[in-house]
Amino acid sequence: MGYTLCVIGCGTMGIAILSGVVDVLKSPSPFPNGMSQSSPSGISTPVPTLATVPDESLPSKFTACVSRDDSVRRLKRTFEALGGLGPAIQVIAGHNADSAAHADIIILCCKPHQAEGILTAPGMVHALEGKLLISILAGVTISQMRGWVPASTRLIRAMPNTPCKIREGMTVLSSPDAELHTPLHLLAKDKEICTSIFSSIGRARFLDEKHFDACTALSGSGPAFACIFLEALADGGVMMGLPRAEALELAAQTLQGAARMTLQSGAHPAAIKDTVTTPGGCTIAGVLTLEDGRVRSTIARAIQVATERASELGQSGKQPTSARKH
Ligand SMILES: NC(=O)C1=CN([C@@H]2O[C@H](COP(=O)(O)OP(=O)(O)OC[C@H]3O[C@@H](n4cnc5c(N)ncnc54)[C@H](OP(=O)(O)O)[C@@H]3O)[C@@H](O)[C@H]2O)C=CC1
Ligand SMILES: O=C(O)[C@@H]1CCC=N1
Repeated sequence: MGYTLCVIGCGTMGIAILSGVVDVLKSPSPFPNGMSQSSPSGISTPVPTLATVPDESLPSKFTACVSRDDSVRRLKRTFEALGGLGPAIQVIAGHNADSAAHADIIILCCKPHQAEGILTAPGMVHALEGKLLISILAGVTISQMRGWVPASTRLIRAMPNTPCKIREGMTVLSSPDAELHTPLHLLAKDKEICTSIFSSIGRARFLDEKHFDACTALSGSGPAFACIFLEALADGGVMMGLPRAEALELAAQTLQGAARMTLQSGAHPAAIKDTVTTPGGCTIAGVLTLEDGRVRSTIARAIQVATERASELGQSGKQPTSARKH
């Protein structure tokens, strides 16, 4: 049968999530890129393959809400190009409450500072009564949202990342046990639905909400950090005479391979590094240069600083200048 999913604030992340889910519905192979995805040992809970995700646990109708007509035109083109159910996604500007009222589940994907205004707009209380609302907003806590939605609205927080678009996402989910407003049987059902949606477009796991800012920095922001490393690897290759396109291919496939080895074998990254570093060879020469540049602490500190910043998002008085104008 399926149900209707409404994305409020369908920008980069809304598109990534919808594109991933539409792709799953179009070609339900658990390995969309022809790559194996065997369960890791000790690193993460096994990812349910689609064989374990019943069809009815995924939405079959979609609404994408934005604020500008320009965005409607752009999104329609984007979704048409997806094929499958993509062209059937309804794209609407300026009608959040109506769209939410006609949906079964709502995913809030607007900017953190817009959440209160959008959730408390006229008509929203009625639209959200008894519904599951999933928020992917950085920094906005479940307890903050609890103050903006009706008591009957069930809340789950999610922190996905952009690779959801190609079904290689990492999503952390949280639903505090202390959510007094949600009866236990509904909470279990909501968790199942969230797991189905987000594990169909990558990996998904529940973690306590106290870890959310760190998850936001590590896996939410992580694709940007990884791409800086990827670009730097390619630049090094270009410096040594490789053509740019080939250098990028080598860098991307090498990062993907190393990451997959870590996930699939459960081996410590240092052990994988050690198998590459031939005594007296070129790898250890490069490794020592990275260590001289304090690359490890620089990367780890980036996660620390991004975590601290994530905790400020959606908190009044801590907005970026552009957000304060609205
Ligand atoms: N980008 C990322 O990698 C990640 C982002 N997040 C979180 O996801 C959220 C969205 O980020 P991102 O997708 O990058 O942001 P975008 O700016 O790409 O998307 C925001 C969307 O909200 C829409 N919007 C603005 N105002 C309204 C309104 N009043 N009603 C309905 N829609 C509206 C915009 O439409 P229009 O252009 O028409 O105004 C736009 O499509 C943020 O809270 C962020 O913290 C979480 C994980 C990763
Ligand atoms: O940079 C940000 O604030 C958002 C949250 C995680 C990724 N992008």
